[in-house]
Amino acid sequence: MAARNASPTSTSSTLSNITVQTEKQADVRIMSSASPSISTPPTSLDDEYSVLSETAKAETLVDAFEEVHVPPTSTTAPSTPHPTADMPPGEGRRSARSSRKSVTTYNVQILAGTAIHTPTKYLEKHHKNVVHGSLEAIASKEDADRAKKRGLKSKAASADVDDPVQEQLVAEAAQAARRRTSSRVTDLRKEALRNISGVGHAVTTALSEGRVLVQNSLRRTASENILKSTRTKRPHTATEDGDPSETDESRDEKVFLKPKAKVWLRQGLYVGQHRDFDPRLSESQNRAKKRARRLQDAGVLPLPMFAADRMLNEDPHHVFRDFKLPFDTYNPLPRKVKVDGWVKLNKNRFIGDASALWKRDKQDASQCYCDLEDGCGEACHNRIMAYECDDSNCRLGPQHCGNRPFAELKRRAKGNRYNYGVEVLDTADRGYGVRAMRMFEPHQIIVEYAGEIITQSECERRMKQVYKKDKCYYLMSFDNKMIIDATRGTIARFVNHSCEPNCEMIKWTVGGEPRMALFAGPRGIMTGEELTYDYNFDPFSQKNIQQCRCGTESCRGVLGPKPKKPVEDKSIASAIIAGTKRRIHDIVDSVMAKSENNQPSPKKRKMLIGNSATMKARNANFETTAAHERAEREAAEHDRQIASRQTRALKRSTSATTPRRTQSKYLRNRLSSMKSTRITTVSFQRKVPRSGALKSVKQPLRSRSTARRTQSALGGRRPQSQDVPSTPRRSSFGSSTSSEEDSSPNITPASLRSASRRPKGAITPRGDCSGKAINNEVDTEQSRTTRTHARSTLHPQRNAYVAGLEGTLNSSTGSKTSRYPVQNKSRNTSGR
Ligand SMILES: C[S@@+](CC[C@H](N)C(=O)[O-])C[C@H]1O[C@@H](n2cnc3c(N)ncnc32)[C@H](O)[C@@H]1O
Repeated sequence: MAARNASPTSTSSTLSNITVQTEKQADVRIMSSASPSISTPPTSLDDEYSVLSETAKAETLVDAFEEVHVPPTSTTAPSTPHPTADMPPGEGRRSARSSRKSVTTYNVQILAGTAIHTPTKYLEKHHKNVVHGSLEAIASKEDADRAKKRGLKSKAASADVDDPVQEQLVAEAAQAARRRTSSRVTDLRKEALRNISGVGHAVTTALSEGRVLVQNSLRRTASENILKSTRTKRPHTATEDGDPSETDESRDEKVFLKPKAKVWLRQGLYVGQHRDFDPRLSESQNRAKKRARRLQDAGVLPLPMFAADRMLNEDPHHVFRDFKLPFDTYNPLPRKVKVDGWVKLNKNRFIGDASALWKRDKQDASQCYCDLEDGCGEACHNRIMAYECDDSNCRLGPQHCGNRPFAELKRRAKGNRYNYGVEVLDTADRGYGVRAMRMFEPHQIIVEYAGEIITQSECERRMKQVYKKDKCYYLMSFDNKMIIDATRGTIARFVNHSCEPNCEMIKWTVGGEPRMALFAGPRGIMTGEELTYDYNFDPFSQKNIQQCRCGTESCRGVLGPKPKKPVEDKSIASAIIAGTKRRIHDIVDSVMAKSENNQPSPKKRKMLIGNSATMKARNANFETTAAHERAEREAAEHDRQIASRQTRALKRSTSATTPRRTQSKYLRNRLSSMKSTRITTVSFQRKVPRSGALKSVKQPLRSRSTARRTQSALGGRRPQSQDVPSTPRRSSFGSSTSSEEDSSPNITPASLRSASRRPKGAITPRGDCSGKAINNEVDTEQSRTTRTHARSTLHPQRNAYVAGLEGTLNSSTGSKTSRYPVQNKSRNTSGR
């Protein structure tokens, strides 16, 4: 700006700023006749020209000088282009700015003394481009400066010039040329620099923006822990490297470029939880290494997840042991196994005559005297007697009473599958089974064994006709010499046998009615465990012995009690008879031998022979009869002994397992008056591979005796529809093959009433499918004893087996006391 303001072309300063020549310049001017020397305002054309001319005086001089003299040293300003005639006019001209920079300017007003005030813009500091002082001084000064920079070059150039005037002119010209060049080059350089810096700035901005973006994305993806850990390591990377100019961003960049490495915590909750695996070694080598070190670093207990890993992966000979995950950790998904031919029933249902024949004499009600503190625990009378508490026999409400297992089961059945807690399982070698889907407390009820309650004759009929091709039957002896056929029934029918069972099958009295249910054993049940109970199987014959595949340590090898000695084909009675025959032969032989040894006279001998033969025959006859009688007696005695042994065992177990404090006089009286029978699961194995298939078989008509009995009970009149028990009768069995639940009614009060009206001495059905009794009532004392410990009967033709379960069934002899349940082994063990 200052230069522009000082320009002669400027209207404001045209008159005031006049570029004048120095004396030496005037000389040069004279020589070149370029312009007159003036020290006053211009008065001639030349002066005017010199003032108004765009070309500065010095430049004119330089031009003139260059026209006259060839520049003595081209090295002075070799790079400076000198305007020549060859050059185009535009190029030859210098910009006014350049000229102004090179011309000494005087303020005329100041010189004339008319200047009143000197504006600051004319002060020296504002006139960077205005050269003050003589050209010579300026030139020498600048030359000295440049010489300093250029060194020898400028010195050599100046040394070539001898003439001082010429020297000065040359110096001035060189300086002017240099100034021109330098100013022009400087401009170009500046502009180029400006451009470059602009571009550079843009590039820098873009780069920094990109870098920020990349860093942000990396930060987002990188885990917080890694960032933290790497930052904690920063002192090692940046500050210690001694590069203070390194920014945080660049450090982060470096961090991300590094390969990721797992950082193990050295402090805190998870210390010591790493797997401690050296990837350079094999699994076995790692294990060996760990083994060697185990004793040293046993300081921290591992968390469960790592504990499981250790237990599974470490050397089984050293640390491996079986373990079970808790329920909340291991919760198996339900696996729906579809069972063909299984019709599900949730309640017992009377079939056919069963309802009419069911003895419903009023049972003595059990009463508990528990208080809130007891909560109907182990000492509850009802619990000990296997009676479920309800509002009629327990003072505590359902909230405080702990002896309502069937009510709990009902609640659970309304919940989800896990709440109910059992599912069908397909075992490898035992057909279907049942598995727990939840945990069960010791002695907690699991599932009810319910199905169709049938009479023994009906059972026989079904076995002969309906189930004759089936592999298994799901029959269990129940109360009143009835049988629960769970072919249509609850899932409990699938529970397999085990010699070390985890469950017990126990009969309870619920609301005055007997019900069978599977309870957890004293150990409780873990989720996923297969449920088993001891069938207490009595094969009765070798043919019916079935191999047990329970796989437990104490497995008896067969379903049922282990035979003491190999069971022979012959029955005990036939063995006794055979032995008797042998003895008779021996006797006859010995008699014959004696008579031969005596040797009487031939006549006598004849008589003797005749006598002895008669005697022998008589004796043999006698012996045979006696032997037969003895055999029968022995057989009867044998049976009696077995029966009494079982009775004693039962009583022993009862007295041993019942807590002394709970054996009140009342209980003892009742227990002594009870008679026990055995619950029998009858399951016949056939060659047909899959069990449970039902066939459509018509329900048999009522037997004549039953009809007659009913008629006599009704006073001779024919039974009317209202006299028939309300339990619905089905026209056929197994007609439906669907697995849907049967919703027909259970035992009803009406049916109970009608059954209880049954006359005394009514015929009790006997006989099983093979013509033998299963829990049958017989009239003789001996047979009653035998029945009390009824041995389940086999069905030899069908390769059948009978599972005898020690039960708590009431005796059905008709006496009042006999209706109380007996505490059996299972119940007393369970305490429920
Ligand atoms: C009442 S059923 C139990 C359910 C049967 N597994 C099923 O598939 O329907 C009894 C039959 O199961 C089989 N069983 C049960 N427990 C067994 C065991 N421990 N070993 C071998 N077979 C067994 C026998 O074939 C037996 O006849």
